[in-house]
Amino acid sequence: MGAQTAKIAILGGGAMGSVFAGLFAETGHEVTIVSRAGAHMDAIRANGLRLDGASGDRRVQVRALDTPPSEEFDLIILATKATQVEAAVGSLAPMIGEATSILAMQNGLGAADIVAGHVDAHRLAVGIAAAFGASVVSPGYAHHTGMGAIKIGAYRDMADEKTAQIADLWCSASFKAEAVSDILTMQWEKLICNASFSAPCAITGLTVGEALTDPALGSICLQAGIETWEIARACGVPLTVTDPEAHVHAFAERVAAAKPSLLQDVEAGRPSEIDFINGAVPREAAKMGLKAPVNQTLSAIVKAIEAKRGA
Ligand SMILES: NC(=O)C1=CN([C@@H]2O[C@H](COP(=O)(O)OP(=O)(O)OC[C@H]3O[C@@H](n4cnc5c(N)ncnc54)[C@H](OP(=O)(O)O)[C@@H]3O)[C@@H](O)[C@H]2O)C=CC1
Ligand SMILES: CC(C)(CO)C(=O)C(=O)O
Repeated sequence: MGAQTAKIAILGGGAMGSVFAGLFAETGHEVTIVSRAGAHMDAIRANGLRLDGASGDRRVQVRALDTPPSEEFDLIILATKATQVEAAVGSLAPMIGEATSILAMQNGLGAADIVAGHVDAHRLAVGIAAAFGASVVSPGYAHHTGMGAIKIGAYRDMADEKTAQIADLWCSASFKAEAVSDILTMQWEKLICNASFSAPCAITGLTVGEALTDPALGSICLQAGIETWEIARACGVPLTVTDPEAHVHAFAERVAAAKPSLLQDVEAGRPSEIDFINGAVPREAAKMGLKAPVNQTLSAIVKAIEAKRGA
């Protein structure tokens, strides 16, 4: 994979996929978005992709396809929701060659395990994007409020040299990317933040900042994060976070105005990632014979809201 001009496919051209496509294309990489047919893809084909926000404002020409092409890529970035990964990876085979790497960029826990059921572990990496606050504003136009760190690590068997090459590729496109040796730690440390806000905001309609400063709800947000931290420790995850409350506060300060994507999904009547975020905590706890009542309760409420709305 040459960092100069890599051939990159982005599977899932929504909020994050558009941010990735915009910056990689602006740098001169050969970018193809493969997504479901819709107005956003039509607009990109007609007028290019406009991306603005924390990284600047530009319009780039990007190849946009509704179905996977039969050609090999250096890197395939999976940018669908975790709930959509199973269907999306089923279509990957024609795009995978001997040297292809696949990077799963979903929040929460469990999406990469689904991908691993379909592709060789030596080509699979996991990526974590922090504090992007990305959204598709209108067809052909995506925005992101922040641009935090991107951590990239082997799912299991990918060589360190390969994860370093992938991180270099992201850095070439102005992302603050870094290859890490323990991606599981990073996943849990991001999950502590997402679990604190995803369900509480989805239930109430509040932004991250509003939820944390609400006198009663703020304490529930923190309890969800602290419980996630406790379960990670019980599972033997070598966390670097020693003060989960401070960790959650620091995250909330950076994305105070953001509506978590789980709230956006609930509002739009789309299936949410609740099973991969708050729902993942009691699931992991059960493996250790433990319970996670705060996250279990929050998850059950979100699922009941979704069921009522027919998501
Ligand atoms: N948005 C953000 O700020 C952040 C998001 N994340 C995480 O990144 C991941 C992606 O989130 P986000 O970009 O917001 O999600 P979006 O819903 O905006 O984008 C997902 C895209 O994938 C498309 N898609 C669905 N199924 C398929 C398929 N089978 N093949 C190809 N494309 C498909 C969707 O199409 P359709 O619209 O038709 O469903 C949609 O365009 C999530 O795990 C999220 O939690 C992480 C950090 C920040
Ligand atoms: C802001 C938020 C909560 C959006 O889902 C997020 O996960 C991120 O950008 O890191």
